[in-house]
Amino acid sequence: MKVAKFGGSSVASAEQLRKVASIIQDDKERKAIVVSAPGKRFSDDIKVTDLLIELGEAYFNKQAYEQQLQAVLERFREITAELHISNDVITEIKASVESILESNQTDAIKMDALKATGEDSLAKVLSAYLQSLGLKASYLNPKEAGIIVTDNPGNAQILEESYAELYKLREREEIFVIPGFFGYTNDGTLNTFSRGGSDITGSIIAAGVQADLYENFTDVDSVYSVNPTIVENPKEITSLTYKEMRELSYAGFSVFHDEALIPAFKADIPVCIKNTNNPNGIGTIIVSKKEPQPNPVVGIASDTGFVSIYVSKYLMNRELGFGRKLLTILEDEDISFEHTPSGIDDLSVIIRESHLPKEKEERVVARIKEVLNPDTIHIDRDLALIMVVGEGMDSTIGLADKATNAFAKANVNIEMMNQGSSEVSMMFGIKTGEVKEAVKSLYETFFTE
Ligand SMILES: Nc1ncnc2c1ncn2[C@@H]1O[C@H](COP(=O)(O)OP(=O)(O)O)[C@@H](O)[C@H]1O
Ligand SMILES: N[C@@H](CC(=O)OP(=O)(O)O)C(=O)O
Repeated sequence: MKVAKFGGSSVASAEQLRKVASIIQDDKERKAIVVSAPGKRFSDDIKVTDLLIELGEAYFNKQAYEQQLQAVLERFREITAELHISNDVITEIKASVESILESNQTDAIKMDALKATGEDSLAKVLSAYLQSLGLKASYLNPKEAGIIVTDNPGNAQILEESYAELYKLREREEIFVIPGFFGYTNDGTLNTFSRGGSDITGSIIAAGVQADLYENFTDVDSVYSVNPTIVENPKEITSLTYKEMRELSYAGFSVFHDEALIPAFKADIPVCIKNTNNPNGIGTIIVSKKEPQPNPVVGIASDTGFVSIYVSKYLMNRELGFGRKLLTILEDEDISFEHTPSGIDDLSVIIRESHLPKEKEERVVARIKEVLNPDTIHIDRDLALIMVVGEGMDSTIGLADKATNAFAKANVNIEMMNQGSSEVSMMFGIKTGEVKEAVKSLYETFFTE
């Protein structure tokens, strides 16, 4: 059995849904179908999920939300009309939105239920369309499928106990269409995964049913060695290991959610990234092992929105518990950290900017000063991370030299460098405004010279 997940761009319009149906019809092994909510049809379009979030925010701020609701309904109205299927879903969305807003749940739970309406409705629409084409297909709610998650609105995690229930889906004869992006807690409350989380649902289902393949259909022919919005026509990657893809998606390859690799990896299910608009292309395959390559670098990823807390103190290396105390302050403040590059007398903690908003900064700095009495402490905002990734990099001589030369060629100052903890990547911190130039120069160095 294959699991096929279709992303927002693949289900954005009736025209795209026709391609989806034809891909499903092309291979009878494609029985477990996971869908996102309708995404962007053109670059300035608004994703249905974003409309639903705007709707929720307007409601919570006691503002009118009619405009956002109508925009969501219009997207579905257009799709059902063009596919010549029933438009019952319009009435269902209206009723569901009203009942979510009037429920006596917390705002966070209401917001998750609103967000999930996009995926849920699209799954119903696609299954109705497949039926109209004469296929045996049905909608399957994640609760009925057995997706049980932790109680973390907007950031749920799958619970291991789900997998035994999901395995039973193998017995189903007909195609089932599951909405991606959300599951249910043990007490039956809907919680969504983080943004882009339909990829996670696909991976969970693939692991649960022990699929032969998890196909992730999107709007590009493959995973490219660098973000195609930064470098034109970059080199395609035909195969990647889970570890490489995990690092690349963590560092900005938004084509596949970084958390989505774990379930497939644990169950050893190969993942294939393919294009809905070119389904016969070979795509990119993600597996556990691959042959060593002469150029071990497979990709260069970049992401912005990081902050660094830099602390220095003479003889820090001798001060027992220094690192622990610093990280305890962050834990107390509910701040998770990404990396901690360090020297003899200094330590930086890299954090996502969203976890250390300006209003928390003063308090955190004051606490660090009080508890650790450092010689210096400063916060650098506007930090971007660049990862150069590839299995075998750790045993190849001269790669760091090549990389630093590429930064120098682009006239970009390296604020921070981290190599060693991960066997498959080198990480660099630079100023956000310099990302594009740096990535272009690294790409030229590693892929065109
Ligand atoms: N290295 C990369 N390779 C391919 N696509 C990438 C890469 N980095 C970023 N992307 C972007 O990811 C997009 C696909 O991801 P996403 O928008 O989440 O798709 P979907 O709508 O299928 O969920 C591509 O259109 C591309 O702009
Ligand atoms: N619709 C959700 C989940 C998702 O995975 O979407 P997409 O496939 O468009 O990345 C979001 O926008 O976050």
